[in-house]
Amino acid sequence: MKKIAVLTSGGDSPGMNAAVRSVALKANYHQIEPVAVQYGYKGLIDKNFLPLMNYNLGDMVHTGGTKLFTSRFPEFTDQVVQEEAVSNLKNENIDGLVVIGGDGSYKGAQALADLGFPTVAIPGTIDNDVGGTDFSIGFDTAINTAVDAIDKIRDTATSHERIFVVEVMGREAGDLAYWSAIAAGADMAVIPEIEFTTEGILEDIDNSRLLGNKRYLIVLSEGVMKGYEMAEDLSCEGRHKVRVSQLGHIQRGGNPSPKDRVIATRLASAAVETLIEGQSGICIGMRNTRAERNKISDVLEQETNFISEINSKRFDFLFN
Ligand SMILES: Nc1ncnc2c1ncn2[C@@H]1O[C@H](COP(=O)(O)OP(=O)(O)OP(=O)(O)O)[C@@H](O)[C@H]1O
Ligand SMILES: O=P(O)(O)OC[C@H]1O[C@](O)(CO)[C@@H](O)[C@@H]1O
Ligand SMILES: [Mg+2]
Repeated sequence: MKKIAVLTSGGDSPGMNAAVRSVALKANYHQIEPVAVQYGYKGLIDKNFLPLMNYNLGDMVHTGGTKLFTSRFPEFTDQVVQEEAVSNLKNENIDGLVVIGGDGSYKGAQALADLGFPTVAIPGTIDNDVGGTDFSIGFDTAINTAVDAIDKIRDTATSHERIFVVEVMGREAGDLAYWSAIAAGADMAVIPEIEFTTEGILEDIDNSRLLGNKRYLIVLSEGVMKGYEMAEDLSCEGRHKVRVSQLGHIQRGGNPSPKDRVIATRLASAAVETLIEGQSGICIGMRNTRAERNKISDVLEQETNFISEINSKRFDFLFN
């Protein structure tokens, strides 16, 4: 193996740069030339290839966003486009590819592997909705950001004895909402994986008031509904005044937490080793503190850990 390329795809996540740096250093250590592909899968078609050793690798590990840029490139679902990508990779004499991204990016990686191009993926998304890993790169930083914001909202909510709906990201997955609700001591988490009723929340608000708690914090996952829609539903024609805060893209930015930096470094290093061993169609995840290899095709079929944990109802005592 003489040349390995790396790309970041889908939504950026804190720690992607740490992963890219680790690919570069690990490849270089094995006398393999690392290549950067800019703008995700789109860069494979636009031939955005650059020598990765030209990047300032010494100042990368702590930075947010992705220095390789990223894109959402729906055209990549087309096999003709995928074949063009493989042909462009081969013309650059690239022998293997590391993909850093979420569940959508994993599908792109699988497609390249199916076409016979050696491809390995690692999980980079704040959503934590990828199987085969306990945590995706960026999730820890995003929870920290969300909890920091919710703690601040709590101060003003308590001072004014208000009901707040805090809408957090996560697409169809409730991980970010649930983890941040637990960590911030919210009164309610509303996530796609658990059914809820407006009446149930209103009853809980009443019970909470009877217990002397006039402030009520709801952490709502974007996958359920919009924050302002929930506020409308809970207002009971003006009986409750409900404030809304949509945390939005603040959750995707910022310097990665040390945990995300370390996970990113380890997974990317393992991805290069996997390519060197001649394997393809593999994703590397973090399982019980160890880097674990799985087939991407298996992982795309699996439930994530979070869904199994939610189904075990272990946290029912916190939220109803
Ligand atoms: N079925 C598919 N086949 C081939 N490529 C795909 C497929 N689905 C997604 N992709 C590619 O992966 C890219 C990223 O996917 P997506 O936008 O779902 O983000 P993601 O990787 O899941 O990250 P995040 O959810 O954190 O934003 C898509 O824009 C597309 O280029
Ligand atoms: O980049 P966009 O289109 O704003 O995407 C937002 C989506 O991306 C994510 O931030 C994941 O990257 C989701 O949580 C969110 O639904
Ligand atoms: Mg995704």
